[in-house]
Amino acid sequence: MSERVDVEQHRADVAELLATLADRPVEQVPLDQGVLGRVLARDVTAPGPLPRFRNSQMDGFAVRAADVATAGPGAPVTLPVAGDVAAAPGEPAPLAPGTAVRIMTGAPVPEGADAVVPVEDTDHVTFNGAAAALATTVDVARARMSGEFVREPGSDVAAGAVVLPAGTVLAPHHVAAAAACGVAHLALRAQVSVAVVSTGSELVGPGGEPGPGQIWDANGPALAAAVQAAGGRVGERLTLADDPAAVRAGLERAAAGCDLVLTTGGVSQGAYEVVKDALPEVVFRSVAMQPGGPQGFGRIGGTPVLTFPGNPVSAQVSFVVFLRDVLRRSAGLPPVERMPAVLDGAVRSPAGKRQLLRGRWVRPAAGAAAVGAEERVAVVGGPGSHLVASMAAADVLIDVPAAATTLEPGAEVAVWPL
Ligand SMILES: Nc1nc2c(c(=O)[nH]1)N[C@H]1C(S)=C(S)[C@@H](COP(=O)(O)OP(=O)(O)OC[C@H]3O[C@@H](n4cnc5c(N)ncnc54)[C@H](O)[C@@H]3O)O[C@H]1N2
Ligand code: MOO
Repeated sequence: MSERVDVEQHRADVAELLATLADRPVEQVPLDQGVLGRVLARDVTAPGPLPRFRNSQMDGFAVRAADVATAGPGAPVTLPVAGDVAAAPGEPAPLAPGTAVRIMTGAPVPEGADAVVPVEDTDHVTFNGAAAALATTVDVARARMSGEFVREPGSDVAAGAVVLPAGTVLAPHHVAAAAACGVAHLALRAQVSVAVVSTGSELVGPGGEPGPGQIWDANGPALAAAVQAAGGRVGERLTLADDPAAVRAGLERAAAGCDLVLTTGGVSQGAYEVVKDALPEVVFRSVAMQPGGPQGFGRIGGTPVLTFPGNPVSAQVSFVVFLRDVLRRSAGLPPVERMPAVLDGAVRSPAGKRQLLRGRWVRPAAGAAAVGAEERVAVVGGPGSHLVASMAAADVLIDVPAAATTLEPGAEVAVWPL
């Protein structure tokens, strides 16, 4: 039997194989085309000031503050209403001294006006239902300082200033700022395009009807989701039957069109290990971990390929351990740090293999003193690599060292957040 390779060694080998994926070209992506979660490659600067022009913060009357300086409850100042400005295209006429202009929120403040009196502080009380009827006068019952309820140009961001710095992981509020500044495209790191290939004659795609001996493909959808969650893009999704020639052809095609090929299944000790058979140029090895022992890495043509085992838990654990951080780094995202935790129960483990058990955080009961409390984890489900539904209940992978055969409750372990 060939010797097992240490997990960290295989991690390093995979990272080296995929080192060329770290430097991503920059692409211009329209704001509304899937930018969320992606990382800005360059600063976004404001092409002009924001707000673009002086505008009203309230529905009310634009005035000269000096004209209403004496206004107060029981002592209103009456002004003639000289016009009406809506938040609509156009430029209002300047405000003559001693007059007011009806104005809506967001409408340009006329030159000469330096304050807006909210409608509630006048005898009009509200403009609701008064679209067509423009009153001839307004009684202002409250004085306003110069500048009150007037939004100055550039008071949010000045022309040329940085709105979003390079490295920003885009969320909806970042999109809002870019859009408000009139930025239509963002310079983003191009995503790594991954071909996700499931192998196995037993597999039926989502929505299909499995016949006797068949199962639904869990790995294809799961790894496609994992690639996206790590900032990559699914360039191709294939499900290939156990026919080495067809698998070879499918993988060559996938390799020609993608930055990375990821396969599942067909890599252990069976009679129909189609990935092994189809890829003589790939190194297949047994990594000292469970799940995720059988692994392969290499290139098809110039394109890197990783071959994960078929068991669905093994495939997902392989992704977390070997590929997630590599893809995140390519996307400009920080790695997901492993963290310390304390075991809530005892764990038994076979010697010589690092176990990555599925675990769940044990939160302190409501009301219990949480200050200084350790983060405790409990094992979820069994160690079997087929227990995909149990894995769905997990928050973390509990990393049990290869040398450990028993860990007692309270033992410190490292966990990989899922
Ligand atoms: N004699 C030995 N048998 C096995 C060994 C071994 O060392 N000696 N290793 C075991 C381990 S560990 C694993 S992991 C699996 C890996 O097998 P393969 O990568 O060759 O995968 P398959 O045989 O194709 O499938 C294994 C298992 O997973 C199911 N599967 C496959 N693909 C999918 C998919 N896309 N969605 C859902 N389920 C899938 C498949 O039906 C099998 O049940 O080998 C062990 N055997
Ligand atoms: O090591 Mo296999 O990947 O458990 O089930």
